[in-house]
Amino acid sequence: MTKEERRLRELRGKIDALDEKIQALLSRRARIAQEVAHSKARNGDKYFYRPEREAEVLRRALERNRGPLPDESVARVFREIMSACLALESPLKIAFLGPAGTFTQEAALKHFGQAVETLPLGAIDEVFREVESGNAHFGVVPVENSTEGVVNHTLDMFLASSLKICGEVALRVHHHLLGTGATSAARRVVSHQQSLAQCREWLDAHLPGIDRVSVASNAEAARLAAADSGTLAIAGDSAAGLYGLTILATNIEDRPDNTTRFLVIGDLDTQPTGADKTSLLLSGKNRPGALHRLLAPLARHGINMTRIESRPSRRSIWEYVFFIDIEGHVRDRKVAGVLKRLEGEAAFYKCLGSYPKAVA
Ligand SMILES: C=C(O[C@@H]1C=C(C(=O)O)C=C[C@H]1O)C(=O)O
Repeated sequence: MTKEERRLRELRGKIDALDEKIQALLSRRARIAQEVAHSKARNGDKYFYRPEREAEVLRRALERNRGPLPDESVARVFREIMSACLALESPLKIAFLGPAGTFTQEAALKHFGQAVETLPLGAIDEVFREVESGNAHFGVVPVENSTEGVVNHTLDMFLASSLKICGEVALRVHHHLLGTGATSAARRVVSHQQSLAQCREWLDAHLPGIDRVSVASNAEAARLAAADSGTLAIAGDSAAGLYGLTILATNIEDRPDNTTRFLVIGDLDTQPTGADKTSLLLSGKNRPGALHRLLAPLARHGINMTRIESRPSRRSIWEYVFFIDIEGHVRDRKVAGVLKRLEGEAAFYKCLGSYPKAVA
């Protein structure tokens, strides 16, 4: 045995010893999580799942992280530990905008971990319906992209739905050009309309003059490309794997920080964590300065508004509702006071939920 071989054996011995300890600790952790679940059951709690506690566990893990593993890897490991612990008692059923292989599925697994039952659905309103009927515990839907803006259909669903927002997921979205052959044989490139828009400049530069066709999802695009060598798809890693496609060009999104934000919807009130957001649906009274009047209490009390979108109210023409995200939780005293004023000023007011800010 050479000196290097001896060294390798020694290092592997150390890893084996550590793995044994990690595994013993994991089992101990899982048993304690089971006790927590039994205590919640005795307490009559509807869910064992606690988004605010999970956010706290992840944030602590990231605060402790001194490398060499990147934050993203540390968060993923802890996410899976919690997911497996929770599934011991009652695996969650998660509905999402499918089919399998979409970025929404990636977001759902990033948030809940792999130890869940997944229910891919064909449309955003089906996700709302399945959660409302209790057929799924929670749902995951896209709400906005950093390059292409808002997903209107998701916002419109909240007008009539009784579901609350229980969490948010931020996912870095990397698009690849996929196909079965070379790009020279391509007649058309297909993808979800948002993805085509997120790669517009790349397509102009590299595939000018080739038809761009929008389809229902990135996964559907991958399926079409797998069936026809003249069709290229723009989709992510999971769709490439699922349909056995070759990656012809990687990370073709125009902006390297391209991120999509997803919402977790369900029938659960979360507790404050100290780093929360609250989403509101409002409309002003029909008079001059209505929006200014509506938002003035936020500014006066130093509450940060992170987003505002306006959408037709769907009740009468030229009447609009505003979707507003603020920092803080409805149970924070300052926020509660300001929301009371805001509610008094609004013609229509609905709190869509307070939830922990996305972690990692
Ligand atoms: C163990 C608990 O229940 C679940 C499992 C968690 C975990 O494994 O850390 C965290 C929150 C809950 O989703 C808890 O509430 O502490």
